[in-house]
Amino acid sequence: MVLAQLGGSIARALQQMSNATIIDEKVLSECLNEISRALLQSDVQFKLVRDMQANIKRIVNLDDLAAGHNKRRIIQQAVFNELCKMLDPGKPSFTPKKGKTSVVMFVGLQGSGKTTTCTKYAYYHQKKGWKPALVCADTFRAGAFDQLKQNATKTKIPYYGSYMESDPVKIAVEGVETFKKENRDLIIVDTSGRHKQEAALFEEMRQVSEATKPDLIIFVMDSSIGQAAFDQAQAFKQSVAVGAVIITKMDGHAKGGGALSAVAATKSPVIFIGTGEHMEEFEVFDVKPFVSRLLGMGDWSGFMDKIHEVVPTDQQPELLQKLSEGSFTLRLMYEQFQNILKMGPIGQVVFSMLPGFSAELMPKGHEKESQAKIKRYMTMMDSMTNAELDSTNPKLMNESRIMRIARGSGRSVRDVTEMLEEYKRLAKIWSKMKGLKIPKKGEMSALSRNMNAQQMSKVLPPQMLKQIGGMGGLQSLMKQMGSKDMGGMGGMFGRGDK
Ligand SMILES: Nc1nc2c(ncn2[C@@H]2O[C@H](COP(=O)(O)OP(=O)(O)OP(=O)(O)O)[C@@H](O)[C@H]2O)c(=O)[nH]1
Repeated sequence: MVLAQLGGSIARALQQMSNATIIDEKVLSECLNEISRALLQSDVQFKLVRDMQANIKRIVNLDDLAAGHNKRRIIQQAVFNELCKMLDPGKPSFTPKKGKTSVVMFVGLQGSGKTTTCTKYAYYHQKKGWKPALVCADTFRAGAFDQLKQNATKTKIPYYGSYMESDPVKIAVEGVETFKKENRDLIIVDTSGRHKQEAALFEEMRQVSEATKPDLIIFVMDSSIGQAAFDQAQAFKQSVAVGAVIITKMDGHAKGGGALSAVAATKSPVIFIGTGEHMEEFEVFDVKPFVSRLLGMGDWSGFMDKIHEVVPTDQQPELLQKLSEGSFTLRLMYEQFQNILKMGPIGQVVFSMLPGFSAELMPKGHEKESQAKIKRYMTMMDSMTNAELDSTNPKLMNESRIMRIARGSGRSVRDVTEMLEEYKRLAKIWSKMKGLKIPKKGEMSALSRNMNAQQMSKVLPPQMLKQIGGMGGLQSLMKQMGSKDMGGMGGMFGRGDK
């Protein structure tokens, strides 16, 4: 995703500014202009960029900067807050409740990934024990029903549609009624898309919405939409009560900034992002970790620091060694769960800083449920053999092993499968640390003093290098970290050598 480059450009702009001897209005303006240019190039809407620039100017106090505070950090924090504000409309969307019937209607342009996303959304909930159902009210595109049917069959989700009926409202109503009678708790209505916004599409959407009275309308948007995103999202919002946004194809080469503008246009939060064509390539969206990653402030670039903060000292070398080998085993997951439970509620806050541990496993505001879930997972893992816990082969966990674990722990097969899915998800994220070179104790400061950016770029995992902003970003980062207040390059790797 090109959006990743945005972070690098912003980091460079901030660096140039903090290199200046005196930070005055002019230097600050130049820095903000640079940041604005980067945002515009990523397709964020012009007005949003202008407002953001004005807000930062208002918030950042030049006197504070002149007094020698960490200028980069103050401005970076202001940029971070503004981007979060842009992506967070301030109120959460309607959240369906398991066991209670909710109707969720999907809208969006043709090809945005709407039909695929409907099934991903249904599948995501089904895995969590919901009883979803799909209704195809797209009578415009020939083949839409077949596509939905195929997806639904693959994921074993009940569906409703018709080859004969041409009235989408009639199908939508009949489908919703049928599934209400069957006590389905998540009834998902897929509607027609068109190549462009047109009156007929909006009228049809309005009618389906009026007839089915959805609890939530989700606007699906392709991340490559570009500068047109704001107007498009606004047009949908003006026609129906859009309550949430899902951005698809975040795995592609899209600039992505346009999609960010959509949030501002609909005043509704992004709840999920699509990251591939497969059913599982669907992630809960969380604003703060996303912006941190964007600005290279969190996640991978600070990964080592976080390991040192959250994992007990005696476990750190082993954990890093295993990660560098690319082996995130079930045992490692078990040990991290133990750490979380030992630390109590604070543990969760701290762990939420590690990649993959926050949004899915431990959603904010659900601490009690998360703790219970972790304990449940651990009980199941207690019924595993050493070979299973230490294996890195996902194929090892076949049906008979899963059944044995379910029996041994007194849980259902579905529970064991859910735990294994969680493991696979975390393993996928953490496997990106493979190839990480871990400096030995005492080597760190020497390493940081003697290395130039070229050498350092070889030591860092590619993912981390990308987040920093490539070679350019790394050079400025090294320069900055060489300064006393950052504690040398060792700061980047945490405190392993002290
Ligand atoms: N790479 C990638 N492809 C996706 C993603 N989501 C959907 N697609 C693909 O995008 C294409 C269009 O998706 P559809 O679900 O058919 O689009 P639609 O919006 O329902 O189209 P209409 O029903 O005609 O309105 C398909 O080839 C999908 O596989 C995603 O997150 N990443």
